Amino acid sequence: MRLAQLPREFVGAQPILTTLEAAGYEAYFVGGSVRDTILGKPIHDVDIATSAYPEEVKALFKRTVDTGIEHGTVMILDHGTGYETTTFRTESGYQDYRRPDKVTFVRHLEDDLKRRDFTINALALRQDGEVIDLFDGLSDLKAGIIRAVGDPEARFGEDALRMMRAVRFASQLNFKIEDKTLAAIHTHAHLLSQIAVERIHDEFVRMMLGKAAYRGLSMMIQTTLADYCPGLVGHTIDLSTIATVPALAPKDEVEVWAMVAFHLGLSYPDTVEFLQAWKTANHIIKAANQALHLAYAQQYHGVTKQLLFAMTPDTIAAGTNVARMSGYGPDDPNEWLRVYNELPIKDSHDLALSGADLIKKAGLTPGPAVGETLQKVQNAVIDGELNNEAAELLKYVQDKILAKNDTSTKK
Ligand SMILES: Nc1ccn([C@@H]2O[C@H](COP(=O)(O)OP(=O)(O)OP(=O)(O)O)[C@@H](O)[C@H]2O)c(=O)n1
Repeated sequence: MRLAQLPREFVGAQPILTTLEAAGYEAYFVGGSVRDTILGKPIHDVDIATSAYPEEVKALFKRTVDTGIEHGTVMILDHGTGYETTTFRTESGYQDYRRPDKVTFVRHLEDDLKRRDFTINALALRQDGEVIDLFDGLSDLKAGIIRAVGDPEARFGEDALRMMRAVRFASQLNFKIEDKTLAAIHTHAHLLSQIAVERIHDEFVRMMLGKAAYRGLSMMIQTTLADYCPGLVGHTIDLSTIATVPALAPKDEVEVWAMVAFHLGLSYPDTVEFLQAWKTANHIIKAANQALHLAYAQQYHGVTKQLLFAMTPDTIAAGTNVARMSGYGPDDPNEWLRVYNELPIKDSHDLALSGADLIKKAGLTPGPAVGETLQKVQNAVIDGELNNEAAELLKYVQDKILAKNDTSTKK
């Protein structure tokens, strides 16, 4: 197969391949960007593989950075862009199921491609557009199949994270995992417990953001990967509740985690602990917790203006989506955002009455009563019972709150 046109990102890197080839070496585009180009998807990182050894690469280019020279990777800087260029290599060792102990540089493309995880990731692209397809990756791409290169047992034994990559690609691309590859995941699932949770985190989130997240999750359960996944240990994902979800389509990481916590039925403190165990960033934990709060409120007791006031538009959107994905309203996806936008105040500082006003103008003694009174006023404003105007608020405090307190004290 020959591509009629290369994406712009590859065109920008062509001079590097030309220089390597002119010096007598082979050079190709490899990895995910080749796969994604053939699928017609946008590409992110351009990876180059070459028969030149790292020192030979460095001798050919003026500006290089040793980004991973022990693994054969040198970054070549060209017109302000860095291109990772890696020498063809074989890998061996893998004592910890994740990183090869030994990398050997080789001169043949085939040796480099056959160490790769899946056939769809083992394609190489020549700069003239010709796709080198030594493991039938093109037919698997066309048929929508994730198939290990060579012996699946060996591929997963080398790097256990590849099992999560398989379910992630299956979900992202809406592909099926070929039978032998799936069976090998089942056999090797226990090795996932050896992998650092941070690395699994990224694959899991990307899987959940994929087109076929429900299938990815089912495959994790079916192959027992979920049982050995460090972040999920001790939790049981009930697929029967998720199966009722009309369209499992979280749109970002916050929604992914809020949805997972919702389906696991986690309380707020448990959610924080759960997400910390996954090494999730603190700002994501905070936002996911808010979104979860909203989804639970919808499920159990209804969403109040007070609750919306405590949130941001982003977390309201996320909470709405999580609740809707789980079969709980609102029917109109913009309903809660609209209610939020119509709130008379968005922040405590917007209140037309301050603690100092209460002390100076309403005669309150400094202390907890000031905060409690302000809270009551704020709630009344949020609920639309009072206009946010200083005189009206002060009158309300004097007539309704202080007068009531007086009567209750007198009783
Ligand atoms: N555990 C891994 C990780 C990567 N690779 C190989 O290295 C390439 C680049 O890996 P990476 O950039 O991590 O992933 P991509 O396949 O490029 O996918 P994406 O861009 O979606 O992350 C892969 O295509 C694959 O050939 C592998 O064999 N085994």
